[in-house]
Amino acid sequence: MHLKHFAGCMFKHERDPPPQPKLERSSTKLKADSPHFKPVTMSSKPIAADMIKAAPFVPKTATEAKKASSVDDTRLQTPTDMMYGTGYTPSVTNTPYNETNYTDYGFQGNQMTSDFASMTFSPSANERHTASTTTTEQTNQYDYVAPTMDMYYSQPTVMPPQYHLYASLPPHSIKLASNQTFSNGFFLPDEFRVELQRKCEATLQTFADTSLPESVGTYHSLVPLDYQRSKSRGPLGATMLYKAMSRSDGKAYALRTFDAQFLKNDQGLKVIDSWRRVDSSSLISVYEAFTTKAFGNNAVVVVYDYHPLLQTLLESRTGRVARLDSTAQEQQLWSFMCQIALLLTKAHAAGLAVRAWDPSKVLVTSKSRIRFSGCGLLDIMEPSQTPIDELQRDDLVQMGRLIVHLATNSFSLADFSNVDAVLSGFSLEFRSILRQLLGQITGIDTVSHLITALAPHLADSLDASFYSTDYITTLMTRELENGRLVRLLCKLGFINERGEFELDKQWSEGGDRYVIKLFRDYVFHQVDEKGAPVVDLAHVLTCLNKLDAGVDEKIALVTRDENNIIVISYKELKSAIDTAFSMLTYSRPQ
Ligand SMILES: Nc1ncnc2c1ncn2[C@@H]1O[C@H](COP(=O)(O)OP(=O)(O)OP(=O)(O)O)[C@@H](O)[C@H]1O
Repeated sequence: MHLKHFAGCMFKHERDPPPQPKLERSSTKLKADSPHFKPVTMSSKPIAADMIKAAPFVPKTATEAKKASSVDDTRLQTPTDMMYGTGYTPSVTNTPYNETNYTDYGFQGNQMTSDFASMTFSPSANERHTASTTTTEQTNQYDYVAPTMDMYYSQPTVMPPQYHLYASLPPHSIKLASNQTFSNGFFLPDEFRVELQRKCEATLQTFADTSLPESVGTYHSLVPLDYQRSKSRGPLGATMLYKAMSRSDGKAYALRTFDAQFLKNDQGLKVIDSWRRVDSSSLISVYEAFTTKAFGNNAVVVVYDYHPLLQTLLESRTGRVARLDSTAQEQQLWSFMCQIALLLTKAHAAGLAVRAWDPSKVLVTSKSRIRFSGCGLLDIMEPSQTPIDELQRDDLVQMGRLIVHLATNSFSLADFSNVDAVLSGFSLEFRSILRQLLGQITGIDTVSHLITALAPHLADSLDASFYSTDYITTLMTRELENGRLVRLLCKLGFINERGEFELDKQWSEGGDRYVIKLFRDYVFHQVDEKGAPVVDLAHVLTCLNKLDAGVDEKIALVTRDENNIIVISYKELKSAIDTAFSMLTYSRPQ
């Protein structure tokens, strides 16, 4: 019989909590004559059902009564929806835990608790629901679940993971009350999460190719990123690109290799030291360059940051791409120009020139974000005798050409003398800047001239970047709470059910740690009036948040033999858990 777990859930939603007794640490057992002692009546019927009758929900206001009387058929959904946030959990939620104060955590009690409350739809886990169900036959939604189904983890029998499991499902048009929310509102948006997961997966990808060296310097687990293994000489010579993991820091890097015969002199690799010091958000960072015989021949390796799943500018502009209208395209190109200007500012100030302007060496790392990936390569392979200020002026011309190519969506244009005619759909200002970059009219000779000319657009870019940061910060805040709860769960996992403490007095009835055990039952091991396990994510989140906040609210924990009830506040529980955990971390076997 499941009675032993019932009691925890029976008292948890009492609308008027009993007067708050001070927990006697020396004796956690309450005596039978204590005002807080509530004997559990053994009954042949499920106890929770008794409790529902004994303590029906009495609406206090007309709104509450109206809410309570509306039977919400959306509650009949599988718990899988609830766990993974794909479904909605609107239900009658008219008793927010407004006595709770979460101020320390940046959210106010009512708002937070009503959000959590809206996730609650377990009929037995929350007596508030019973008002609507006492008049109708209660339906146990968990009847819909195969008993062997693991709601928390799908069975990953195939790789890659099945991302469709995370997609939000229709219907999307459910109208929620202001105090309700979808459970997926607590987590990252699906597309964003899938994108990050795909990137993580690509970063960890391995490749079983025995022809590749096991390690190259401190890098191992090579995966070719360039699938044209037998390539003709590209714009920067015949180079090969690999993803590899570093033995020194465990991170992924991109290794570009080429035959050492292209290394013009021994000093060639030194230029990478200068590029390493260029710190620009528009640059794929360069780390080091070395020679190796790991590939059989004598090869040069230049190490860059690895950015998973990105496209080159060339790839992003060829094939079936959605064409932007000229206004949107111009806006995007202004943003590209600003990003390039930022790189040129840093590179030119360091006495370097970019030189690598081929669109296959410009990477699109996210929407409208570009980074240059070939910096330093030409300096090694084709060191130039041309004075640096000329090379830097040439950077501006190359920049103008790249933008014209992008604006015309063609990389074959060779004659730039008639930019005005070719770009007739673009603004006068845009065409004028391009002509200045190309040297057809005076105005932009150095990067500082460029920055001045771009000033209004740099301000737009800065604004857009602030908005984007705000958005990302908001998304992070959602996951922040989840990380906090995972740490709390880990703590509880470390503490509970430790074999070595089985005979320890502190863990037995009357011991300090006993309440932790009971709390675990209260949070996770409740059963409903039919004896079915209650798998209510909202209840778990609510309890854990209150525990983490250490609020003064009291709950009644019932011993497994159902002979005793311990009334204890979350604050006291938190302190008991902290003490138990610190005992674990400091106790070492003699
Ligand atoms: N730093 C990087 N991190 C992750 N992927 C990259 C990185 N640099 C390039 N790539 C990807 O690797 C692929 C090959 O790049 P690569 O520069 O070798 O192109 P390519 O056109 O073959 O050039 P080349 O002919 O000069 O070798 C591209 O699809 C690009 O998206």
